Amino acid sequence: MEEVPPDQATPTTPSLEDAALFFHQYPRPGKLEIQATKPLGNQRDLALAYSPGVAAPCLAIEADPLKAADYTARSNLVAVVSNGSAVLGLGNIGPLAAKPVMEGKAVLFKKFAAIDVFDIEIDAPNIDSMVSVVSALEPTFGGINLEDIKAPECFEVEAQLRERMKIPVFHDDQHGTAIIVAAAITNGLDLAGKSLGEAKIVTSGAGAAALACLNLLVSLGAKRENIWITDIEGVVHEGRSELMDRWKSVYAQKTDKRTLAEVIPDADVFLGLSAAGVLKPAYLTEMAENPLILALANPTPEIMPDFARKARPDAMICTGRSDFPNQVNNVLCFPYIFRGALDAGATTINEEMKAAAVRAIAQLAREEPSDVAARAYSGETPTFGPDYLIPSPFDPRLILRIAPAVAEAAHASGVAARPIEDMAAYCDRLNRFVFRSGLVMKPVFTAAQASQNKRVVYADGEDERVLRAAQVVLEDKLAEPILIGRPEVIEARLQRYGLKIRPGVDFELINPENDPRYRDYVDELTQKSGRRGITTDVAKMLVRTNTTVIASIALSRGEADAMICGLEGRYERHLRHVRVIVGLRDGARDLSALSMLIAQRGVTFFTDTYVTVDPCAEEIVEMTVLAAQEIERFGIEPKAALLSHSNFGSRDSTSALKMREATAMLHHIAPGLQVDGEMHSDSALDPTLRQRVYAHSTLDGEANLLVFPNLDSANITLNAVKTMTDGLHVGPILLGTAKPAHILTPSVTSRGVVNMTALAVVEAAQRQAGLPEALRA
Ligand SMILES: NC(=O)C1=CN([C@@H]2O[C@H](COP(=O)(O)OP(=O)(O)OC[C@H]3O[C@@H](n4cnc5c(N)ncnc54)[C@H](OP(=O)(O)O)[C@@H]3O)[C@@H](O)[C@H]2O)C=CC1
Ligand SMILES: CC(=O)C(=O)O
Ligand SMILES: [Mg+2]
Repeated sequence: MEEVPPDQATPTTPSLEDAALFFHQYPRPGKLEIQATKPLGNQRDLALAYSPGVAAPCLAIEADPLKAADYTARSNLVAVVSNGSAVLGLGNIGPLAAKPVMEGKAVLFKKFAAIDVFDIEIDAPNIDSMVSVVSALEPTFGGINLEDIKAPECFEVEAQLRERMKIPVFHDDQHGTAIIVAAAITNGLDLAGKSLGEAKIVTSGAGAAALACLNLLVSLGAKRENIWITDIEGVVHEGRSELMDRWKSVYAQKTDKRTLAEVIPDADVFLGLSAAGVLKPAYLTEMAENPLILALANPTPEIMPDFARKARPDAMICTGRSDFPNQVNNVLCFPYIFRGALDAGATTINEEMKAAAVRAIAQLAREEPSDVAARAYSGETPTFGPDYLIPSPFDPRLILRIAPAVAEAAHASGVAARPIEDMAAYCDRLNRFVFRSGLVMKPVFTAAQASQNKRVVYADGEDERVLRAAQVVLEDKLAEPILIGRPEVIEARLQRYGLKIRPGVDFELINPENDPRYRDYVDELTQKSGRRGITTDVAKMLVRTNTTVIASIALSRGEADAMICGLEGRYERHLRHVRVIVGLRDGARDLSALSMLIAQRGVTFFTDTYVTVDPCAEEIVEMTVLAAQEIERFGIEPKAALLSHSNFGSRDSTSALKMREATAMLHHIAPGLQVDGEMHSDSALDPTLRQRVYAHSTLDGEANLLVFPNLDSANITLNAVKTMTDGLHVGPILLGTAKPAHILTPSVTSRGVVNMTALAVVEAAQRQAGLPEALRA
């Protein structure tokens, strides 16, 4: 059962730890659940899904085990297995405490590659018990991802399981890490003009991850004599007997040097896969020119990037974390290598498949940004260089490059039980998944961070949700917040919620009761609202009391780049002020609202969900064009369906004719836009059904922009679908304003405020950079 958070104010201190505990606990404990993929709506469904019908697939599989891929979820099901003996850099914290990490890996598999996972934490402290438990799981799974098992036991466990099992067994900390490290080192050395064969590589750590990385690097050309490894006992050298094993001994050097400090001089690469803070800034000064520093211990690296940068400005620095550039983390690999392996029915993940993954990742970082990525990143797409040696984990192209390369390598090396016959169709399927994955906000956040301190004014500066959002906005460097509110109220609430941001230091404040710009604001308002019944007295009162008015004036005067309001009160009232003060975009007939809904099924946009009660055909055209342009900001190609109770001419009511007329106008004025109508909403979302009803539709695939004939249908559908699917609403995004101004709704959460801030910032940056406005309707 879901538990309701104690109140929306929790947690009371904003440390990352508290936020993480809150995140894991609410709205229900943990990070995943199991969903049925077949309806069990009636007696017949039950008879098919369970007894007696279920006997049919059982017998078919008994006769031909390969049929398990057709009749069960096995071929897309991976076990993430750990005994908790080396959990991140936290050490041997045991299987139960490891569960949050394994649940985390499970959701990454699902989110990034649509792979289902059971996380399996086992109380199996030795090699034999691990091998016997895991090997017994073969009937359930299409693959085994071993996780956070300490060295040297992990080597033996993996070797024995690979021997015994006919499905891929992959120790992520070894091979996932090795693949991504090899890609980063390939690119880093290339940028530094060095070769792998000559590079001196020094590690901190001689465990699962470090040794696997070195083995892969050697297979790619690194020389064993150039490799120096250190661990908790110091340098691994010939004759050492403490904490040695046969895997480590391979790299033992004949030397009298005993510490990391002694072996690091002249190193081209430092590879840290050990523990926090092991690499001291002083050690870096003696490294070779343009050194490559991979400080990959999690959650705290061997050296924090700012210290490393200070000690060696010429260094290329990577960590395992998402809050710094160059995130070298196995998350860039494991979802996609399994995707390719499962899709090809691979019986193992072999060296050829790993090498294919290394090449695909290294190559992707060097690729020209795609049109889609460039649009999504607001023209700020990162390009190959010291701060971009490898792609970001959110790069949608990772799955498109790695999975097919791995599947092809599986086929070429003879381990694919179900080789992919039509690679183009396979890539197409992966492509569709990418755009349904719900990761749509990520490029918007990246673009906002690259947008150079845009100022966002919040009308509801005293609201707890805005205060919490402001803290995140500042921490994530999304924007410079300006809060409207009384200083003493804001100070008191910041303290009460344990937020550490301070007015005047971290953000600007506009005090409605006492601001030096008061007179200017009153003048501005009377000017803007001339002949609309706002007298000077009313203007004075509004500038003292109505924070949406103040935010609109600040935006209109250029003191902010975007505004957010509407957390309290009626939408219509806020809209009136925004319409008058901020005004319409050049050539726009009116405003409209676009809502994005992120649900399990994917991302869908709805318009007009909040503004015009009964738009005419021209207004429908305008809102469709503006919405399509907004959707492109997410790197998504808009596909618009104009909805009606009429399906391609089946009725001739006034509203059906309106949508038909609007469709015809859109075909004329926006020939490049994928749009069709008028149609039922199921025809819009189900291309097969549409094809059956009307074979000549100009819309390909599933519509992602639903344009409604009136406000009732749009708003009612949005709220019903949101509630029925547990969807996340981003918006409403106000379209057609002269400057970015968004009116949220009282139900918005603080996360919603952050989302809308990022969107507003990107919109402001694109407008200021003169990127094309929407087509004029
Ligand atoms: N960024 C990424 O993608 C990944 C990062 N990692 C990180 O790498 C680290 C190691 O993981 P893994 O290889 O799986 O674990 P293991 O337990 O197998 O290996 C840990 C290694 O680090 C050494 N070590 C521990 N503390 C120190 C220290 N203070 N100084 C020097 N060496 C030390 C250990 O030495 P000894 O054996 O002598 O105790 C051992 O060689 C973890 O922090 C983990 O989070 C791991 C996988 C992927
Ligand atoms: C990333 C990972 O797998 C680890 O740190 O253990
Ligand atoms: Mg791990």
